[in-house]
Amino acid sequence: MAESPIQSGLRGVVAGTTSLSTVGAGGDNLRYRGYDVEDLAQHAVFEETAYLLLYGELPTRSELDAFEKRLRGMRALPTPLRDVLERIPGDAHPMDVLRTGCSTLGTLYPEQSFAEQDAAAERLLASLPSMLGYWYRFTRFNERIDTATPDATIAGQVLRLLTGREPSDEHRRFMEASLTLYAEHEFNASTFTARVIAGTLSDLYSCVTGAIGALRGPLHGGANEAAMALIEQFREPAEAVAAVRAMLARKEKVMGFGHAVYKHRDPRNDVFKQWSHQLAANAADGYLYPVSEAIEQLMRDEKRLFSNADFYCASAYHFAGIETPLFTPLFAVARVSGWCAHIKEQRADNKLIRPAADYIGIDHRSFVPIDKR
Ligand SMILES: CC(=O)SCCNC(=O)CCNC(=O)[C@H](O)C(C)(C)COP(=O)(O)OP(=O)(O)OC[C@H]1O[C@@H](n2cnc3c(N)ncnc32)[C@H](O)[C@@H]1OP(=O)(O)O
Ligand SMILES: O=C([O-])CC(=O)C(=O)O
Repeated sequence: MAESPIQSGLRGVVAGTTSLSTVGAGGDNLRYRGYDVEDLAQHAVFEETAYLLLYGELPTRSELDAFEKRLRGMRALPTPLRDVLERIPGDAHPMDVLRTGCSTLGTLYPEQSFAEQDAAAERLLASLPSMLGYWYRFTRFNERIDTATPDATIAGQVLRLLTGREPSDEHRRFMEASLTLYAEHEFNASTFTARVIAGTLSDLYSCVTGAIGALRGPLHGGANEAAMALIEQFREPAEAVAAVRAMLARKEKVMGFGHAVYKHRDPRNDVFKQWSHQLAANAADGYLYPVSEAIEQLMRDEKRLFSNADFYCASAYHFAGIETPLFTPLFAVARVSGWCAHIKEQRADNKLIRPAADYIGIDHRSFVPIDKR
């Protein structure tokens, strides 16, 4: 039989150009507009990365101050959006809350023309943490909180909203790093979704609403929550090894391992792993760190698979006091910067994205009237 020319899942197919990031060039690195992600995660606040992605260059001090001020000015949510959030059931998944909140925001501040795209992108960047925090505190604690917190950056704001505490410097630095690491990743599934929607010349809120839906799945952003659900079942490394070995024997996937592009290592994971190790030291269930290491080692030995960004991010978020269902929403809080930058890039040189399919169904049939079937 002739070999099919189709690349399953479009793996390795070059579907367009981008100036935003390089994933896996040279084997295993990640750069945003030429900057190594490790440098950004160590030295910059998330807003610097978001600015770099949206506007092309790292901001000067005054540009960053003005950008942060604009974002802080949009932290308070409009009343109709708060009303919608209050009506979402408390057992909804927070990704569904963000999806609904994003869509609702698009009805309140519709993007009337592409000239408004930067304003819409900044509104979304500022609003996602507030929506998540408002709904979370309303449904869990019956509180109607003021989302316009005094924190200088989104990292501090979102930590305060999700933990209900003044964030420590260590947790704040970790959150800056995690948002930076999650900000952008070329043509991943959610970004590609955003670009497909952008390609129809739809509005920015529709693009981001679709992207949130794509990120939610456990083969993409949802893997960080799935990884935590696995890790937290064990107290001892040996227990974890036995259970994961049994999963592999049943041919189950272990979330947080493998990658569609990286072949040897996900550079973000090294940074997340260091943070997980550091934060475990002060956590009541710090034993989950050696449990994670044991799973990582087993996956390397048995499957030659490495942990991706979602694996050690899971335990690091957990040690920072974040509840598991908030992990993928935090990914969205970060990735909205990359999505919006890609939407702008797609619009700047747009062509409707419409690939072809190889039809494999029945060739031709004669119509049979309903009473003769
Ligand atoms: C930030 C992010 O979104 S990173 C990705 C997060 N997603 C996950 O962690 C989900 C788990 N991982 C996976 O499903 C995959 O590794 C993907 C989707 C990320 C990458 O896909 P690909 O590299 O194309 O691998 P694909 O899914 O085709 O699997 C290839 C083989 O490796 C196996 N494999 C891949 N990942 C895993 C895994 N995590 N656990 C067990 N086996 C795996 C597959 O079962 C398959 O085996 P087979 O050839 O015997 O059938
Ligand atoms: O690139 C991918 O396929 C998935 C990923 O790691 C990301 O979106 O961060």
